[in-house]
Amino acid sequence: MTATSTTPTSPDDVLTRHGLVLRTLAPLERGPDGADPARAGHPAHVRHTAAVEKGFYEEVPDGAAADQDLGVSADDAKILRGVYLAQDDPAEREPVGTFVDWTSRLTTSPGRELPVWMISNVTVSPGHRRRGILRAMMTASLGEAAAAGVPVAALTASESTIYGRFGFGAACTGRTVRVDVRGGLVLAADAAGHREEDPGTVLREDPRAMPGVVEELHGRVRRTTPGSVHRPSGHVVRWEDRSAAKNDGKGSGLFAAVHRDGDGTVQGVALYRFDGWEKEPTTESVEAFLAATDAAARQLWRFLAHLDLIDRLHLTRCPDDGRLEQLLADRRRVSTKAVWDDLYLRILDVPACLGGRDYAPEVAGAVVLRVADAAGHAAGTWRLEVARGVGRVEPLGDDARADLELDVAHLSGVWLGGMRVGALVGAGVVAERAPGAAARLDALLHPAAPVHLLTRF
Ligand SMILES: CC(=O)SCCNC(=O)CCNC(=O)[C@H](O)C(C)(C)COP(=O)(O)OP(=O)(O)OC[C@H]1O[C@@H](n2cnc3c(N)ncnc32)[C@H](O)[C@@H]1OP(=O)(O)O
Repeated sequence: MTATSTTPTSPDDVLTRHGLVLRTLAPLERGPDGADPARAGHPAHVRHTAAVEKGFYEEVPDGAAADQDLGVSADDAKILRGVYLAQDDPAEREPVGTFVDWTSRLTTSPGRELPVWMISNVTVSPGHRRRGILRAMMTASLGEAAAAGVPVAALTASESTIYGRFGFGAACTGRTVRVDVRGGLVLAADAAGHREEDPGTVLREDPRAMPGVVEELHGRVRRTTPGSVHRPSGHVVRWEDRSAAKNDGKGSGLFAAVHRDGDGTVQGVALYRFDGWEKEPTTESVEAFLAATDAAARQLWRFLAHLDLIDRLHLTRCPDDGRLEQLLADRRRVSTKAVWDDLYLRILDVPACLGGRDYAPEVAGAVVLRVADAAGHAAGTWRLEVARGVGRVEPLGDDARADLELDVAHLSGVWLGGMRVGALVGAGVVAERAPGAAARLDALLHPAAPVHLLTRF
């Protein structure tokens, strides 16, 4: 049986009242040869994964796909938590609640990062909903994160209305776009007659034949993209088209357009897949688009825009910053099909977060924030002072006059600069006590690069 530890619960704990207990499964490790942990040796983890998949109405992985799933968990050092009926053995029965967290790294400004507590795979089985199981799991997880000194937690949400009550705020949006490429697509730079100084090359390659290449490029792009996190291991499997759940791990028809600059360095990769001849208009779905330089991005677009027989590109994760429209001579070729609240952040340590990002060297000023936090982690009155690109935070007494009063969810949302304080004041959810304070804070928090989450998790 797999070793587990039980999180102590207070007598009036909601779980106890329902005959439930929160358990943390033992961490997974790869074998000495790097092999995936075998599912036969980890029945509790396998049952936990099955409960997660069922919670999202997905197929439960079996065979090599289940082993690969355990390997991905081991690589990320994921902590699997489950709420079980008190009498149940996790090796024998699925949990009624699942929750996974692990520590990663979040880019706060180009070239700067902080540890981040990642949260994913949150499910509660239909017969046990709305009795506080999510709240119990979240409270335990965030308490551990704070105790471990991790200053911020992150998640991507299935629904917008769930996580604000736990202090999470939407920090950026993402969007799905369609690009009409019929007859080819002209870039604005080409229409204006600008020539690329170093066009490099773009070649179609097999993602399975380039291990580590996309991961390395993602690492470079991620470090310059505020709001992005260190690659979750599941993405590496997909980027290299190695998913054991598809076609027995032999590849699923993913193509890579790889841009190399004049020195032969990979500066851009687009991963794309054909949607099939039965689909009209004929479409390529671009599953990942990574460019370390503007020139690489332009070259990849030139490549994608001239794929023979293709009328449409579908991008599932496109930055919501308007740059794609600027790139094209005809901006109406882009149509946005959906915009969603993407990365959710939850500040646990206000001084570490506000001091852990860069500020534009030309802005300076101070703002006093009164932060409400039902869980207590970020509550208080804080003075943020920004000078010469550095932010310093000082705690003040409760009687100090605040310029802005806001919940930690709203501070978490605007922290990296992907959302505007002014909009929250306009919405009536943040109180501006000193005229102009929201505009001042917005100016201080303005990001050096658009806030974007490259990889959902
Ligand atoms: C990070 C991620 O993994 S996102 C994925 C989330 N999971 C899913 O969407 C899968 C399907 N849904 C579920 O499994 C469950 O309904 C969950 C996990 C969303 C909620 O679990 P529950 O145990 O029912 O939540 P719990 O009873 O602890 O509710 C806590 C609070 O959240 C609220 N809440 C719970 N679910 C929702 C919801 N879907 N929408 C809005 N509010 C919600 C409750 O009303 C409660 O509010 P309150 O404490 O302020 O009164």
